[in-house]
Amino acid sequence: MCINAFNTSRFLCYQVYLYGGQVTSWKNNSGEQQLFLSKKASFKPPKAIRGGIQICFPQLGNHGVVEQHGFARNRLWSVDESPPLPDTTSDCHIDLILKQSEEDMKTWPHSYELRLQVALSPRGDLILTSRIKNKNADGKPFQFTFAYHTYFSVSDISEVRVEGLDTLDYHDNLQSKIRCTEQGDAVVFESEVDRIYLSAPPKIVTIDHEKKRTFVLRKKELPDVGELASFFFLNLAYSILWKHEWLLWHLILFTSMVCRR
Ligand SMILES: O=P(O)(O)OC[C@H]1O[C@@H](O)[C@H](O)[C@@H](O)[C@@H]1O
Repeated sequence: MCINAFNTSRFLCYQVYLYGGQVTSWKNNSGEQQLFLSKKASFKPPKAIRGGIQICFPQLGNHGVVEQHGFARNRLWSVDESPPLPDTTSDCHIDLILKQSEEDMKTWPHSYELRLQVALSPRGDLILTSRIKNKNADGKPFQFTFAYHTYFSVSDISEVRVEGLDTLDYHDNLQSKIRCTEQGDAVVFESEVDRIYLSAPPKIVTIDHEKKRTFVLRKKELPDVGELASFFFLNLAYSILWKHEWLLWHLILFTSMVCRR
């Protein structure tokens, strides 16, 4: 099942699947699609939907005991009827929730409530806010990683540059995760790229020269950024969560037609 959100002009502005709690479509105010979704995407288990914005939880990649990028992207989320998230100024928002299942407890034995709010600002920004609460009855803390695994729709990858990551250290997944330092003033894609940049700034800009389009990504409480050729990008949080504690983090995506070279 998916939920379609329309803006006041009745344009479809975004679409969210309960499967994976995944945004699969986001259009700007001119009705242009901003996210990549594979034509071969499957919308049911066991595969995650290839495209849009995947939610990686409780683990990113294969650094842990559960499957690659965690199980949240392969689970059916529910509509959150009583969201405790702060009021948004958007009148176009959807609140979802994921809780532990008996099956998942076998590999990751923790009780939690993971909430996701997807909202659209009046000017068309897509705003994702997540909040997690430790509900372990025995009071044990748990450790997790989280990522918004975003697939942006771009033209030819050789026409794309990413700004905001210069001078940062990164782990190169194509070279056994060795630590390197970014030397260029922007990241460009001449061959395969698969990296995690550490302590990235809150604003990162992706410029698509061919489509004459700029994506601006703003993040809060998400320290690192992943960079991949071809269309994805992700934002990571790593944390240990203590009993009754909760964490909140945001991702704001803004797109414009201004193109700088
Ligand atoms: O095929 P998956 O599990 O969705 O992962 C896609 C990509 O996810 C990225 O986070 C990894 O760094 C890549 O190595 C991987 O190819």
